[in-house]
Formats: sequence, C-alpha cells, structure tokens
Amino acid sequence: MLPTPYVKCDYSKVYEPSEDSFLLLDALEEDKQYLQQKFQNQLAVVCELGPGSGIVTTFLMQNEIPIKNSLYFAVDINPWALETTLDTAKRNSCEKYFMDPVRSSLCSSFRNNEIDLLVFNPPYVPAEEVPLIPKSKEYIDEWLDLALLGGKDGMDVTQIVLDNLNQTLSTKGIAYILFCARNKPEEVVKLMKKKYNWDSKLIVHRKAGWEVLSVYRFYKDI
Ligand SMILES: C[S@@+](CC[C@H](N)C(=O)[O-])C[C@H]1O[C@@H](n2cnc3c(N)ncnc32)[C@H](O)[C@@H]1O
Repeated sequence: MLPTPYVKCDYSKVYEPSEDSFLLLDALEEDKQYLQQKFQNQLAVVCELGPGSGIVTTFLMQNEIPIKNSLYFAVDINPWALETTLDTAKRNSCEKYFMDPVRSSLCSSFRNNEIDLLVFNPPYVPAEEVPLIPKSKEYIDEWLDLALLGGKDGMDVTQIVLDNLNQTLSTKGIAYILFCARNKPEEVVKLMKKKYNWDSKLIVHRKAGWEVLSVYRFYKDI
C-alpha cells in the first residue's frame, strides 16, 4: 500500500480530506502501473483540478505517478487551497518535484491538448445551483460551499470538464474523475462514448455513509 500524505491545515478554509479523497488515492494506486507504462520515456504533464488540501497532488508526487519525470499543476479557484497545497507538499518533503499551484477556474488557463493526466474530485453534491465565486478571500464559508455543491444532479462543474476533455487532454491523455451515485455515472459514461468517443473504466467504488462513490478512468486507446 502506498503512503498517504500527512496533511495538517485549517479545514474552515479548505476541503478536509474525506472518503472521496481517499477513494481517489486508491484509484490512482490501482492504476499506477498502467500509468507508468502509458507515459514511460516521456515528460508527463499532470493537472489536478480542485486540490483543496493538496492531498491528491502530494500523493502523486510522493509516489511518482505517473512517472518520475512529471510536471504537476494544482488548479483551484479557492486561494486558500493553493497556499495549503504548497504547504502539504512541503510537509511531505516534495519540494524536489516541480509543482505549480494555479489560481484558475477548471482548465481555462491551459493551452489546448497539453495535459497528459487530469485528476478531479469535483463538487459533486446535487444543489439548486453552483455557488457564485466569493467576492473576497475572507468569505471563508463560501469557498467551502464551492468545494461541495455541483448544481443539477451535482454535475454542472464536472460536465464542463467532460465536455472539454477532447480540447484539454493530449493525444495520450487520461482523466480520473470521481462521481457519487446521484451524478448517474453509468449514464454519463455511455454519453461520453456516444458524444466524444471516450472509453471509460470503473476503477474503484465504495459505499461511504449513505453515498456510493466511484472513480472512472476516461481514456482513448491509441
Ligand atoms: C471535493 S473538493 C476536493 C478537494 C481535494 N482534491 C480532495 O480530494 O480532498 C473540490 C475542490 O474543487 C475546487 N473547485 C470548485 N470549483 C472549481 C473550479 N471551477 N475550478 C477549480 N477548482 C474548483 C474547490 O475549491 C475544492 O478545493
């Protein structure tokens, strides 16, 4: 079993690592060899959307996923998450890896087809709407709402990422995305195949309280 990063931060400002975070780590561990083979002998560009505490990006660096020669970008809309991600990386002695925290909404600050590995534990809880971006860094509770609430079926934010995968990912690119049952992931993956020809594989799923969570890999075998 791969080590889990040590995280110590202010959970009134960033999402506290929970069952979903740990399930995502399990999925990445499960696919470690697959990823190693896929990206061997190249420089891999890795992007985690919504790193929150930084636990997932730090896990990737700590365990050299997908490969030793990787560049890591941690993209969050919450400014506190960027500071915390840097701190978590440092606490786990990951300073030797290239990791850039980027303040941006989803992949809007990347050029097309640059990301090889995309990882996202999104705001997936169904809600009337996705909250507006808070006016100031100091509106702490509002940043936490953004970490959780995903609009209709909890899919508003995730759907933007899925609809843009063809533009976002490199030719060999792969995405790992977490869903809860209320996101209707079985329907989502069928539509991804039909609309965009993305293959998908259920890597892990687990009952967490009253929620069933799953992580799917999206890929194209070329
Ligand atoms: C469920 S939390 C996941 C945090 C962390 N990755 C984990 O697994 O513990 C979702 C994260 O997505 C971020 N987020 C929400 N909307 C975003 C957006 N439009 N662009 C970038 N990040 C966003 C939130 O700030 C939050 O850090």
